[in-house]
Amino acid sequence: MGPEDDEEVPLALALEDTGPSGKLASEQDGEPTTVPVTIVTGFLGAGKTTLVKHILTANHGYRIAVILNEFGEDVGIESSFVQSQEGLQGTNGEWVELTNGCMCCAVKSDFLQALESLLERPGGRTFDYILIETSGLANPGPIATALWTDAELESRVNLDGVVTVVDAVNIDRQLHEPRPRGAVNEAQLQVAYADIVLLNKLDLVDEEALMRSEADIRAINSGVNIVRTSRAVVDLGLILNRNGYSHKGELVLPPIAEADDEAEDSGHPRGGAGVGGERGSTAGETPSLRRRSTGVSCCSSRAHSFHAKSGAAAATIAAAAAAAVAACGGSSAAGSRDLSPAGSLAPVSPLMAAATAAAGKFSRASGDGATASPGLGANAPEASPDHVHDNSVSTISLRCEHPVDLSRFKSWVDHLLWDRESRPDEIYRMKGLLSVTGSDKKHSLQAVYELYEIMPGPAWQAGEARVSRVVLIGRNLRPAAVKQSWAEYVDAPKS
Ligand SMILES: Nc1nc2c(ncn2[C@@H]2O[C@H](COP(=O)(O)OP(=O)(O)OP(=O)(O)O)[C@@H](O)[C@H]2O)c(=O)[nH]1
Repeated sequence: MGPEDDEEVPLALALEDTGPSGKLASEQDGEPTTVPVTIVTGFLGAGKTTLVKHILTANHGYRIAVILNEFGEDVGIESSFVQSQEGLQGTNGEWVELTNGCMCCAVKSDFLQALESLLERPGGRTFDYILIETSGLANPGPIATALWTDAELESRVNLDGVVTVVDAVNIDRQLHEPRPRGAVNEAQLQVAYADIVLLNKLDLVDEEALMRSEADIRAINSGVNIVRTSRAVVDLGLILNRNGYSHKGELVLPPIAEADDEAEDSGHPRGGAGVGGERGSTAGETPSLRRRSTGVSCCSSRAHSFHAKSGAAAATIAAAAAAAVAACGGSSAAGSRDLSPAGSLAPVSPLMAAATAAAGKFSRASGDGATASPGLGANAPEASPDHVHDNSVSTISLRCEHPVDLSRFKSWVDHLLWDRESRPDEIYRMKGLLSVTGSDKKHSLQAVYELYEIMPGPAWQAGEARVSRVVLIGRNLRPAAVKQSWAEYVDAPKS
């Protein structure tokens, strides 16, 4: 960001050349240059930031801008740490951070504005590729759709692909977790919308678990390319500049299209990947037969609406995505593994939005009776009942103004994550930036479910406020109890 213009959206790294082929796809076609956008999504802690770091430090030649949407109040904790890490200085610059929680619920107001400012940067573009890292609780559908259909944007950007990072350790519980009535299961949607899935954390699971995860993923998105990764290290040729949503490309619609209207009628999608055994149509049918011309809104009425170009296809594809989600979530009693085998849906790429709405219908049909409310969507004042997050998911932010004792801090984390007994809360994710007694280095806390690590990082800069900050994200969190334990273990007055 130039100091002269506070309104400018900051950029990420500045590299010298064009992409691996020397040209971006649109340039190769002799068209006006549009900027490819890759959406990096995945559930909390799956490894999205790890992937972004891998991309930013790789030798690909792109000049990349990153739009980052962290969940809730954890904004800034990770990015401030990441950006000062070794290997990233001087390359990643500043990232565009969206600060109002859920990107998918604020498509128009924040995300598109950030993108527009980025594109309208005075002095011209200093990047030729955009990465969007969604929050771990985002539905990527509205974001993908906005990029595909927004009249303002479409001539300047092209959705290149949706990369979903999956946590091989935790994907089972994430996909099968029962949700309150009406609430979407973000992990399912993230898999449903993927063009490529990185099955990450290979180092932490055995072959059998990996194969189970792959079957679960394929039960949702049968045609998706799954690449196994550790630390999200992947051949970037598989995920960048794929031109997967080219306007000129033939849109391949999934055969599930026939289920669309029935799904609407019955209030929930049918013909999922084998659960219940009914399919709306058979492979090989001409999917375009069932195209409709309805516009579909996403989570907010303020969000874009579909334009004629792709709305019909989107609605059809959405039904397939929702049906695919139903294939997994339809048997969503915790621990259930009643998933159908691969191959029950045709490749669902390019996926479009509106799965959200259809999946919402599915969720209402299969939910456990709790009342839905905007929940995380509270950041989206106009959230539609067709797209609500699970409002039992929340964040707790904690802060300590003096350096923390590392061993007491670890005891606190042990207590929170491991002394579970019959506690009703479930902690999905913890992130922290710590000032530790006796150390000049920033320490980071990363926890994903029960696993955690605390790592020393770069030194605190002169004049930097050495405040420790920790954010918890989880379900049924008990703020009073957590704050009390924080006070006892970490922020206790010095004796
Ligand atoms: N063992 C292991 N740890 C990993 C791997 N990939 C990422 N991690 C760790 O998992 C934790 C979460 O990784 P992130 O990249 O921050 O995950 P994220 O998806 O960006 O998390 P959110 O932004 O909170 O949703 C960090 O501690 C990473 O170092 C992996 O392949 N193996």
